[in-house]
Amino acid sequence: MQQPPLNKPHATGAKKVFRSFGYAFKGIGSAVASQLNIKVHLWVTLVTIVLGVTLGLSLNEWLWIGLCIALVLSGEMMNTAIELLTDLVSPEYNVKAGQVKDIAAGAVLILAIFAVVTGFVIFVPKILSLF
Ligand SMILES: Nc1ncnc2c1ncn2[C@@H]1O[C@H](COP(=O)(O)OP(=O)(O)OP(=O)(O)O)[C@@H](O)[C@H]1O
Repeated sequence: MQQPPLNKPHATGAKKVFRSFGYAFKGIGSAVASQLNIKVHLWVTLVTIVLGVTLGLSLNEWLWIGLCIALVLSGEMMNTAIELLTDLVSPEYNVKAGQVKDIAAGAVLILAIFAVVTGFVIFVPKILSLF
């Protein structure tokens, strides 16, 4: 089957930039639609934002929380992209394919631990001060 060209020859400047944004949003949509992990992260993000508004976080605290949300979501999407590419390149069992996936998953785990620790440092004292 004939595939559409990735780069139309006459697209220039702003048009090209808008098209690239379109592809990026399409990528976010397809990651959210296909990955349970990302849906879970989005629910955790929503709960965190509601909790942050309820507890009245400071600007600095919002910046830390925002950083954690961005790191974990984009890390999870990178991991998904690496998983898909690995499955494409090596659909059969291969020790290196497994290693690639494990390393990518490990990178997300590091980001998730950072986010959980940051969340604890910010939210736990505020919650305890309510009692
Ligand atoms: N092609 C492969 N060759 C060797 N080991 C693999 C391969 N694919 C996956 N693995 C091993 O299995 C683990 C889980 O793989 P993968 O993340 O693809 O499965 P999953 O957890 O079912 O994925 P999904 O996120 O789609 O549910 C990997 O981290 C890796 O250790």
